[in-house]
Amino acid sequence: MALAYDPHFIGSENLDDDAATSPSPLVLTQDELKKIAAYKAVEFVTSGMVVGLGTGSTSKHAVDRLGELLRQGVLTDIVGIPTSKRTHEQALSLDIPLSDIETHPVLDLAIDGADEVDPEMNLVKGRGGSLLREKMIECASKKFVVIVDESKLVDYIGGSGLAMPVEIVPFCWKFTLHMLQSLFQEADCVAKLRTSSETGEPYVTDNSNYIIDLYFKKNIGDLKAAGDAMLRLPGVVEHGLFLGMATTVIVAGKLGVTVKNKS
Ligand SMILES: O=C(CO)[C@H](O)[C@H](O)COP(=O)(O)O
Repeated sequence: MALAYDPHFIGSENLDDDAATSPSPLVLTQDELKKIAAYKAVEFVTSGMVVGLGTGSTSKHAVDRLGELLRQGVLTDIVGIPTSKRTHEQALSLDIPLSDIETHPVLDLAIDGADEVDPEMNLVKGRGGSLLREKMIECASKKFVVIVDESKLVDYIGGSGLAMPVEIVPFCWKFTLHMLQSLFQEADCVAKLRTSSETGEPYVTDNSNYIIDLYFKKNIGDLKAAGDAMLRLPGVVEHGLFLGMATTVIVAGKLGVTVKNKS
């Protein structure tokens, strides 16, 4: 049951252990949790900032909110740097002034979702297909605020059993797929080319590349070594491990919102 909520709520006092017998409006959908995290992140934005605009269903809420605050005049002089064509289109429709990292090589803040977040604030990103532009823009940001609902929290990277995306060049993609799978054979990795669910054709990124999704049955261990090894493979453009990049992680869950800052 999806019920009304206050996106500004932070804390846990709206918990109800007895929700089955109580009319309390406390059961939030995953999308509502995403929205709560996104709204909280936009509170970090102040007028005059250059802001990286993430991609995905959680980031979409943050971009909507930014557009709303600009329209209301609560925020002024914002420049948005979109991390995908999709976000570019959304921001344009909201009249958010846009630029790029050639014009603004240093961003004040970037806000984006993630697919996995481990206890050290390492991330998996790219299930939405935008990992390369996201990494370029978020590396250029003084602060990188990650927004997730609690389903994205994992004990270790790869722990969700879902995909760890790697962007590769289309040329001889099967070669790169086999190299990636071999690299992680000790983690019982299965590598799959991402395809469009509509056409069955390879999914093509904003940079005209393909994506290989890696599925691990075991822990991949040293994340830095894993990332470096992937980047050494010819054909690999970028991987979805975002290590040590997040400065803040905002998690919305049924117990409320937590804001964790890099120590
Ligand atoms: O990395 C991403 C896109 O490339 C997204 O941020 C990530 O997939 C999370 O998406 P969502 O907010 O829809 O769960």
